[in-house]
Amino acid sequence: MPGPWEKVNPFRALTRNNHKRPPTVPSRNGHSADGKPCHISPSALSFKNRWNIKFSKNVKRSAPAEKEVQNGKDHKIDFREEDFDLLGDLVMTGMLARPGTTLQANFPGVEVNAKLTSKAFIWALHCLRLDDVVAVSYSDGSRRFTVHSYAFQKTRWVPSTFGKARRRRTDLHFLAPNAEEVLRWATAFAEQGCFVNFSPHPLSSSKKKGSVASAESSPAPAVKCKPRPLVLVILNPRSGRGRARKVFYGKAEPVLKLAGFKMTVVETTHARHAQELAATVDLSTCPDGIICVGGDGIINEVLNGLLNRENTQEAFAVPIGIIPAGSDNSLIWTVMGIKDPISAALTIVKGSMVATDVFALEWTKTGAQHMGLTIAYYGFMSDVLELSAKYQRRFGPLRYFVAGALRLFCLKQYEGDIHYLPVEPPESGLHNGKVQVEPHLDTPISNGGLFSMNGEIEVGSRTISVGMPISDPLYGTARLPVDSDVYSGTLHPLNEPSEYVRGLDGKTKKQASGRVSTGTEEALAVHHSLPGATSPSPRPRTRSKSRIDRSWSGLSIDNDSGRHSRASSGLSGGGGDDFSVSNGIGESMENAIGIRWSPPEADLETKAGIKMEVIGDTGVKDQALQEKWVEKKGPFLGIMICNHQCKTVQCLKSQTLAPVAEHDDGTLDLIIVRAVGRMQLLRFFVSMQFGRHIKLPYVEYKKVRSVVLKPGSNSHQGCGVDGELLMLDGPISASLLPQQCRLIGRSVRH
Ligand SMILES: Nc1ncnc2c1ncn2[C@@H]1O[C@H](COP(=O)(O)OP(=O)(O)OP(=O)(O)O)[C@@H](O)[C@H]1O
Repeated sequence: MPGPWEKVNPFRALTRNNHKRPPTVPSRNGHSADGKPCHISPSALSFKNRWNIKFSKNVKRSAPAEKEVQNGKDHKIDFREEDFDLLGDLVMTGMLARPGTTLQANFPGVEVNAKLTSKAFIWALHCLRLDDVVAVSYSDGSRRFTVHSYAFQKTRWVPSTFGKARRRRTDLHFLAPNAEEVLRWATAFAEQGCFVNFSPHPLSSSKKKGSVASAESSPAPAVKCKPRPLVLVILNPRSGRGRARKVFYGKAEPVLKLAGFKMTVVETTHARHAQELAATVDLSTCPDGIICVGGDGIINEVLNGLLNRENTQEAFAVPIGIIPAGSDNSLIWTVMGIKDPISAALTIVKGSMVATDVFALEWTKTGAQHMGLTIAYYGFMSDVLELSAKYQRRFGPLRYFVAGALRLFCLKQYEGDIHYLPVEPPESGLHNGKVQVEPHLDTPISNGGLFSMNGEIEVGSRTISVGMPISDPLYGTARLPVDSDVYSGTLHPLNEPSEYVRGLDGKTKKQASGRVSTGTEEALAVHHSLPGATSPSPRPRTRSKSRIDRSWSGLSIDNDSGRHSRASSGLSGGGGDDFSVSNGIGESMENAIGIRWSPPEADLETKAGIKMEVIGDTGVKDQALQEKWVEKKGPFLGIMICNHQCKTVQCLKSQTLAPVAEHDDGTLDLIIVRAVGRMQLLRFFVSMQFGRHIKLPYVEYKKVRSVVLKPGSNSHQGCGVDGELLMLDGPISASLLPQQCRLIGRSVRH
């Protein structure tokens, strides 16, 4: 998706007549050089240390700029917003020339001033975001180096109104004054996380051809960059009408190779092959992750394979990369806003992580579990999924529409009961954000090393900043009352709303209350135990609510540090410095402010007065908990349990199935469609394109902790999980796992 940089600095260097076209640098009157209004604030161009941007004489100027030049003045843009940090910090400057094309190979080009910042590479009036730079190549002893990038570009011959910007590879060659300068540039790029390809000098290798050239004799690269990531690629050749191979080998693989990835590619030969692979592969051969090429189904198989391993802790630490090549690719589209394979490969290359909730379906009769990342559904949609399998080859991504139309034609109703544990509005404000400590807490906060500082702690009116701010307006302020025995691990959430939450406007408050629950409720959450895990997770699942993407790069790691962080964080599922909502009060607090929490699990349960045992209808014996469960009786048309917004690539951009869901908010979103006629069902799907379906009178939308579904004996027994059809045999329950899994990449929306 083109970011602001494309608007400010369209990739002029790539056009042959770039000298004729001025960049869209905003003038003082807020218009670009060609007179069109600028889409970006002029201040966006400023560095922290304030730059003056001057137009050279042969550049076409906007009217006021031209006047000033006629008066003998240079047109200066002086931006004084010191805080604006679009270009990041200056890393290196120097003079570089752009060598001529192959026709004028000997023409050295004109030297221009070039700058590398923490966010962009700028030369003359051109700018390239570092997010688009994959690697830099240089040869030993040569003055030349090449920047390999995949920036968005429009097709030149298509009018801009129609053409869509696509990522295309561009190799930009530069000549530095000498070889040492090339080394400096390469080192600077490596420090900014770009991979550096080094090749020995061509002449030195040709000289050695005749002689006995040993590997040791070839010069070692002088630039140290991140190590080559080792990954396993699982490719489903059947995905998306069989286009996965073309997508991977044609688009994603070149990007990954350029970034130095060492890949073992395995193509699946049958359904569930990916699951078998993920369950049996030696994880030390792919420490940097498993990349799935296909649709949501293949990711689901890999996830289930990993989580069925003996050592689930180790399995959770393996990040999953996604190259979208399936029919739908709802997970990567919703969570990261990416739908093209090159952007997906780029985000994998950059190596950030997104922590995502994982839900588990458990078959009450057998105790079998199946994990999912996107959606579980029963009713009309699972019936459509079953039928659509017949049309995969013939219709590809359209098979769901064909099967949907057929099922609509002979519409059925689905009998059954559903029980769910709703998420209630927060009372205590014991949520992510600042932690308030009453003024007379005079024990030094850091004393005893009980706080590993990750946020802000408020002591009365004073706010002590303790490292990374984790406050979130939607989640308000957590309160740590004085009588809370932090040190022994006992917390009593206050029942009044926090200052932070009270200060919010009504709409935000509403949103906040819809998304989170009280600390007490956290303790009520029902958890599935993982196969292989002896007790509920020793570490809480982390909670990040896009704040991973939005506010700090706590999970951003390069491949080097990624390995390290995995080793150290173990099961934390993507950053132990995050927030937990599902493992009980103590654990929530632990993650919110990094308190080292050590009471035994049983202690927490007693404090909350909860002892959970799996029995009966709702699966829970405790009386207090039983009372909170809500029961709905069928018939229904559909029941959908969503882990995120569930956007669909095939539909409109505004389409969302669960509009207020977040992939990491520690809750599930339940949608129940009551038994209605064809027209109402059609209305549901049409309204869904605009996210308005939840307002329909026959639709119920709830944020829930757990769901138990009992299908009617004569009803359809299929259930869909992330596009996989599973058979029900009696009741099933759904709830979130205590840990989150990690997806490689980051949201492009932030
Ligand atoms: N070689 C294979 N032959 C037949 N089926 C396969 C093979 N490999 C994987 N499968 C099955 O294909 C199913 C669909 O895969 P996938 O989800 O990747 O593609 P898709 O259905 O086109 O995409 P989406 O799920 O996004 O709609 C998976 O459930 C998997 O079990």
